[in-house]
Amino acid sequence: MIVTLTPNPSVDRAVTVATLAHGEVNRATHVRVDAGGKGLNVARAVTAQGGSALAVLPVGGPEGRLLEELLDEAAVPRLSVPIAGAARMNVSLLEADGTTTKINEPGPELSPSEVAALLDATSSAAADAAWIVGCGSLPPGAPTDFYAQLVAAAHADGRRVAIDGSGEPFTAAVAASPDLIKPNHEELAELVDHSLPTLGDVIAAAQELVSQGLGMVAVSLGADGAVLVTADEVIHARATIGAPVSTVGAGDCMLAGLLHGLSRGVSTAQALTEGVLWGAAAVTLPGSRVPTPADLRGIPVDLTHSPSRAMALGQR
Ligand SMILES: Nc1ncnc2c1ncn2[C@@H]1O[C@H](COP(=O)(O)OP(=O)(O)OP(=O)(O)O)[C@@H](O)[C@H]1O
Ligand SMILES: O=P(O)(O)OC[C@@]1(O)O[C@H](CO)[C@@H](O)[C@@H]1O
Repeated sequence: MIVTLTPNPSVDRAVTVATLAHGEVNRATHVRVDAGGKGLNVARAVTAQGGSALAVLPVGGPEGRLLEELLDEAAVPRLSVPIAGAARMNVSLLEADGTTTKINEPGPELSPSEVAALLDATSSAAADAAWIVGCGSLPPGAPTDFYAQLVAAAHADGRRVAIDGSGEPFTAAVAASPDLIKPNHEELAELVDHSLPTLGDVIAAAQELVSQGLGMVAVSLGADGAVLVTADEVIHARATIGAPVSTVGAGDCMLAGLLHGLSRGVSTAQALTEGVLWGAAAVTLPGSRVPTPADLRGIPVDLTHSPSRAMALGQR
């Protein structure tokens, strides 16, 4: 089982317009609402593929009740931690040419006791977990070392833990040596504090982090796929799809596929293939929709243990 902790979940409202006209009244052609926030997306993706996941989340206000309803509809098992504030609602504006504009709210203020209750709930939910994964931004009130605390607690219980975050909380979590991190290109550059124009630069940065005590670094690279670096392996995989529909949550689906594979004990190469496939399939779907097995069919994935380090990123 994969236990996900989403300290700042959101109701994701995806609104499609032909072309966004700034400062004007735009008429939507389609609207979609999903339970969102990175950890909830991981749990939804694992569930949609027939895997076992449990989502731990803070729940408060009308948006919190809607989140629970959406998770129930998606048949995602959950452990809700009641909070006084109301969950946030994040809006994605999707244009016909595939451009996505997101507006993310900061989220509700958590009290120290609500923060402690979230971490406790995760520990108690994780008794049978193959992986615990903490994902996404922290809401106001959560301390910067929130994910570092999650890593320490998971390791004290003998559990493997993955983190996907950004900014200072991610840097603090990385210093606590999780078993896996899943930065995207930009987040990795932020972690090592320099730009990474080529695949070789990304691999070197990931290797630097592994040498500091991280188990695995999986870097998602958008249309350039993903690279997985461990102490012994460097693997690059990428999938080819037609025109992107919505990139929202693709990184979460990539992480979900990777962890789903690793939790079943397949090779790292097979797990990365699964991650890249789930991520690419997510891009072909509207809003934050997660792929089902049928959505994965017919998407080719190329994998290599000898990636072309000179490859310039962001050119596809
Ligand atoms: N245009 C694309 N073509 C093929 N695969 C794609 C494309 N865009 C994304 N992917 C797949 O989705 C994965 C995640 O994409 P990306 O690196 O953009 O994640 P992210 O920035 O973490 O996204 P988010 O934060 O929105 O979840 C990639 O590793 C790749 O497998
Ligand atoms: O504000 P955060 O926590 O960084 O990101 C939240 C979010 O943008 O991430 C998911 C996509 O990865 C969405 O479901 C959600 O709206």
